[in-house]
Amino acid sequence: MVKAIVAGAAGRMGGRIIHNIVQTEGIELVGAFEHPQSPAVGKDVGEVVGLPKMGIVVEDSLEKVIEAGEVIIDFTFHEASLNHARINSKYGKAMVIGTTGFSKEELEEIHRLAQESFPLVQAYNMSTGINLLYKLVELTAQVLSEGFDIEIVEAHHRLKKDAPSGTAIALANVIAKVKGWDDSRFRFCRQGLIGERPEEEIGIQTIRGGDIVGEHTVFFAGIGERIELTHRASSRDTFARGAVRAAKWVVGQPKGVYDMHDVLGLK
Ligand SMILES: NC(=O)C1=CN([C@@H]2O[C@H](COP(=O)(O)OP(=O)(O)OC[C@H]3O[C@@H](n4cnc5c(N)ncnc54)[C@H](OP(=O)(O)O)[C@@H]3O)[C@@H](O)[C@H]2O)C=CC1
Ligand SMILES: O=C(O)C1=N[C@H](C(=O)O)C[C@H](O)C1
Repeated sequence: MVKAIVAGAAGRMGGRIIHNIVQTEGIELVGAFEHPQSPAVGKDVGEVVGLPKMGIVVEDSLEKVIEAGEVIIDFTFHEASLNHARINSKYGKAMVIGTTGFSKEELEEIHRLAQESFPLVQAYNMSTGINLLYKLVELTAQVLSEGFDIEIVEAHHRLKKDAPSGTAIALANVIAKVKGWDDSRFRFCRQGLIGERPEEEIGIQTIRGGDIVGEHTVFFAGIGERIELTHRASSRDTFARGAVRAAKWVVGQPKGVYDMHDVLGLK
């Protein structure tokens, strides 16, 4: 039985991940925590996430729960996840990080810590559908190698803190790799007298509103035709299922950085 700790237990994803752990064989919740100012601290985690009492209190730091667990599942905030990875580098527990919004430097530090000290699954989107979309986008970029302008549009709920989504950046990275480009080709918004569109750029546009769970479309726009590849998540449970699957998979792996393609056997 894999022993899991959930960071950000009172959050939108934390709650769905705990529900999913309860419903999944071979994994159990042994600890949950929030930041010290959270009103969830000190409460039974079951009550916090809308389940019967579980006899596990939401603690106010990773240090208070880390000894009991084998894997930490972290969907919190960029600075928090980096701090949790730093703490965990002294313990060597497995980690699953779904948080987005990292700077390049933050992500590099997390990956370095994992390579030195613990196995990590880090992915900006843990749904099966998006991980298949990465493959479809890669293939489409290879086939439509000339004469097609590539634009990514993402839409999320009004409470999302970072933009563009981590998934949109990951999609852009897939395309850039096929093209041999770097992220200087990413064009995040357009306004004013911008002139004609250069061929060698990837547009990335953001929509925020209401309760949209998460939608991504990649446009390949040519002359006389266009392809649109779209993924729509209608429930956070799709991400939570992926995170729990990753947690069960990563325990016992050698230290290092893995992604959902490793977990799903898509490599
Ligand atoms: N990889 C994937 O598949 C997915 C990734 N995400 C990403 O996951 C992250 C969380 O999303 P979501 O659940 O919607 O956001 P929420 O804000 O609902 O949840 C984050 C939780 O973490 C808490 N938190 C903040 N700092 C700390 C800390 N230092 N220690 C412990 N807990 C902390 C927050 O508390 P408080 O609210 O009080 O600040 C909150 O309860 C985002 O970066 C999002 O983009 C989301 C969905 C899928
Ligand atoms: O914040 C969210 O909600 C989501 N964030 C992820 C991202 O930034 O890519 C994944 C998902 O689309 C939901």
